[in-house]
Amino acid sequence: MMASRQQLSLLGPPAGQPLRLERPGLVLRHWPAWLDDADLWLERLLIEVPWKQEWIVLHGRRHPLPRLTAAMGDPGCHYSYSGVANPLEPWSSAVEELRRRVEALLYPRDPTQPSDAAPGFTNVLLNLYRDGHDHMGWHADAEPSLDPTAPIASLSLGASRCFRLRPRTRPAPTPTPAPTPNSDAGPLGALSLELGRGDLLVMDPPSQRHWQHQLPPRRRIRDARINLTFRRVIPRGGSMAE
Ligand SMILES: O=C(O)CCC(=O)C(=O)O
Ligand SMILES: [Fe+2]
Repeated sequence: MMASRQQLSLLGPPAGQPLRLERPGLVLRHWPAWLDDADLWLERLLIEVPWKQEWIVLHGRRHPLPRLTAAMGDPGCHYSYSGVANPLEPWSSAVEELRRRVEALLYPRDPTQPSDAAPGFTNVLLNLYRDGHDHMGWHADAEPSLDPTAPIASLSLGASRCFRLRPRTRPAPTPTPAPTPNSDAGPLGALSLELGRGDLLVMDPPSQRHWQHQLPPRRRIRDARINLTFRRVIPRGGSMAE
């Protein structure tokens, strides 16, 4: 007897393939526990990354961001958001190695092409959520400096946290789609994913144009979490080579 659609989705994707989650305007690929030795990478990044407390100005008052941050990137590939200008650091050795691994998955190289022919990531924003009080509010990663045709790859280490998404505009009323095994559909088409240690989540275009995301506080969580979002920033004063 043939398995039903529901049974098939509970079996999960074939080994090495991501879970796919699609809604109108949203395309996500999720590789649970993708990175081996995620706890060792967490320890390494806690030490190696120059974590900073940045500030944001809201209604004329300065507030500390509810997390520590750092940014690394290629020369000229600076990324700023909401008036927060994270100083651009050169790639550290651990973060460079993680970039290489994520690019090898998402942009497998054609051995017949020169090694610099494939596009890749030029910037990473790193967030350190010291415990469940640290969080990030609703936003989309849609700054003009980002290449809108590139995916954003988000790698999670440390404590498992809830990641929420919601449409940027109210969707037309449609029947609520059935939840997939790793997500819960909420009101107005909002979705929640649990991002655990070593998980890789890729947000493909045009997701940032139509959806926002957030990392809500989870006050009972005592452990730290690090998230790295690899992005393709267009170098200042130039356009990306294909
Ligand atoms: O911590 C996360 O999972 C989300 C990070 C994020 O959305 C960002 O850095 O823009
Ligand atoms: Fe984001």
